[in-house]
Amino acid sequence: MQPEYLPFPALLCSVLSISRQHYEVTLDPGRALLSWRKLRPRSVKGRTRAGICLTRVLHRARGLAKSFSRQITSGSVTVPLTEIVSVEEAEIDGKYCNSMKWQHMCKPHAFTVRYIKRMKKHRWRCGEVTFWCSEEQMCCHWLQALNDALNQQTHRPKHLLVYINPYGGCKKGKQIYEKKVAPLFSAAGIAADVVVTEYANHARDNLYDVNLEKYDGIVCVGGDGMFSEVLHGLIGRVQKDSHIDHNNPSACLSRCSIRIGIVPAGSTDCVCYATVGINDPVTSALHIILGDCQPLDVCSIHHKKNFLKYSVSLLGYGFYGDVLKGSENNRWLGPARYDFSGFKTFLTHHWYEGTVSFQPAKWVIGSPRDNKPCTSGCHVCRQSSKQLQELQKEQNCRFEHSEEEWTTIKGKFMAINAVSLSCACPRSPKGLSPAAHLADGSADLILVRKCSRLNFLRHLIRHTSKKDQFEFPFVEVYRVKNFQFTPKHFEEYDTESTDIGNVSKKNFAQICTDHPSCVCSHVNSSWNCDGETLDQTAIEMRVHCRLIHLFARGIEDAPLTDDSNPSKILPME
Ligand SMILES: CCCCCCCCCCCCC/C=C/[C@@H](O)[C@H](COP(=O)(O)O)NC(C)=O
Ligand SMILES: Nc1ncnc2c1ncn2[C@@H]1O[C@H](COP(=O)(O)OP(=O)(O)O)[C@@H](O)[C@H]1O
Ligand SMILES: [Ca+2]
Repeated sequence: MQPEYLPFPALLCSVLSISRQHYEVTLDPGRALLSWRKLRPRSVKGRTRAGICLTRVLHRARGLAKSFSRQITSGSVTVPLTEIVSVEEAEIDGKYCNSMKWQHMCKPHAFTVRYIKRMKKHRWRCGEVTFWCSEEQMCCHWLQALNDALNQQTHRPKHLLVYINPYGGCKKGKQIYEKKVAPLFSAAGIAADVVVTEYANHARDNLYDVNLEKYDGIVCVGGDGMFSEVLHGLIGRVQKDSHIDHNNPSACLSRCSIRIGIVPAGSTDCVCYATVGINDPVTSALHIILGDCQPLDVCSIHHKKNFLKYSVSLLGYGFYGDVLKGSENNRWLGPARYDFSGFKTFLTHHWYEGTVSFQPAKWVIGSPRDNKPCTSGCHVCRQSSKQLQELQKEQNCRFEHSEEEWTTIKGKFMAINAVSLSCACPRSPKGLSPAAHLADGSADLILVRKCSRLNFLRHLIRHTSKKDQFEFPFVEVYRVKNFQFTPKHFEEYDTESTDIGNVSKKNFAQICTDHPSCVCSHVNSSWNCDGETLDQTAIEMRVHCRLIHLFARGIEDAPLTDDSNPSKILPME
């Protein structure tokens, strides 16, 4: 008997077996759903042909639903076609055949569907179900129909370029990729060209030479530093190809259409955590396979007319700059180097003087303290970026630098942090700015003024709790499109020279000789830019709305998890 195809939207419906139980299995391309519902054994008994243990019933959808409506028991599962990971002919394993008494069949016909199962805390796992058909033709029909449905999802990657940092985090990048990610890619029919990096900036440099047209995406296995490397390679390459000078702080940068996937294997993994909701390699691999797409704001950092770096996570001066500096000699501690250095930095309790100037992001519809975090398909991001686009059209992509719009704050700061996403990570599950948005074209500028050690601790502790970390008189937060920072000694000794860095170093040395009591290392801090120290302290930063795209979808709203919802658990699992 042939499965019956209805005219568009064609619906395929059969009774197939899962672990010797009969199921009504429906593929509804119109609604893009695959579902299976358990049938009572006695109801299908009469239809079972001796020796085959299978019944094939083909009905029009309505008719079938009607005739089986009383036979349907619990254990119904519906999977959107967009969440099917792979479909393949099942491999029949000997043990299974024996135990299931299939041995008398010459060739059982079965296919396996892998699909997304949502677990707690945004973790995804791969569910697997094998459907047994009575004959080859039916199996082929199902395989064909499911593969056709998957092939229609043209946003899924087919060919990826993978960079692995073997030394990131706990040095398990290679192992994580080989054991957890590669098998999923290969099941999903994704071809991957793998480069295990041999030195820092290997991936970045390689991206300038590689033929990007061959690939549907780039994957980096490592931490925020490794992601930053890939980001620099890709953005740099695209600007080079489009003849855009990245040294011009006002340049309108070309967007990168090729997506980047992050398989977390680093120390902080905050870009992954803040865009996926968890730092879990399997979850990331599944988002890549499904071809998710999340636009992301990127900040460019300049010192006068010199490009320094891009940043997507934390650009931090003072506390986080010092934490990074202090951690550099303790790399051998792995991820714990930040905790150790954080503790030491907290005890030293330094503050730094300087001037911060910024322009607010007028187009955004959110604010840093509105308690509305960025979620999957975020309305705030969509609306804000639309308004920015309209504004830019009016201004022909020029940035307003009109003096009256700048707010200037001079002071003594414990920390100056600029984040264009929440910076949520395992150490701080809500992040440095819990309501920052991934793709609204703005960054949150957090100023922590000089305060007592106890107060600073109170502020820090709030990063780990649900309480508002900005609710202190010494903390200010602004949603900005750009900012500039000049440390105090720079202001005093700055000249009109173009080579500011050299002049300042010379002058700085002068100050220290003149004032032997001065502890130079405490006069200025340094900038932590996504885990790398910047050479300059006087910088300007600007946000580029949606400059890159990730294989992610943002953080899903209170997900209905498969492990918290028993009705969705497969009976055979
Ligand atoms: C006393 C209690 C203190 C708890 C404070 C917890 C706050 C932790 C917030 C960390 C936010 C980190 C933002 C991410 C920065 C990464 O770009 C950078 C580099 O990460 P990587 O080493 O490449 O994974 N990591 C750090 C720690 O600077
Ligand atoms: N093969 C390599 N040898 C040394 N350093 C590397 C190598 N590959 C990448 N790196 C650098 O290591 C740094 C840290 O990597 P990352 O993966 O972010 O780990 P972590 O999160 O532990 O800092 C990055 O700045 C990256 O440029
Ligand atoms: Ca943002």
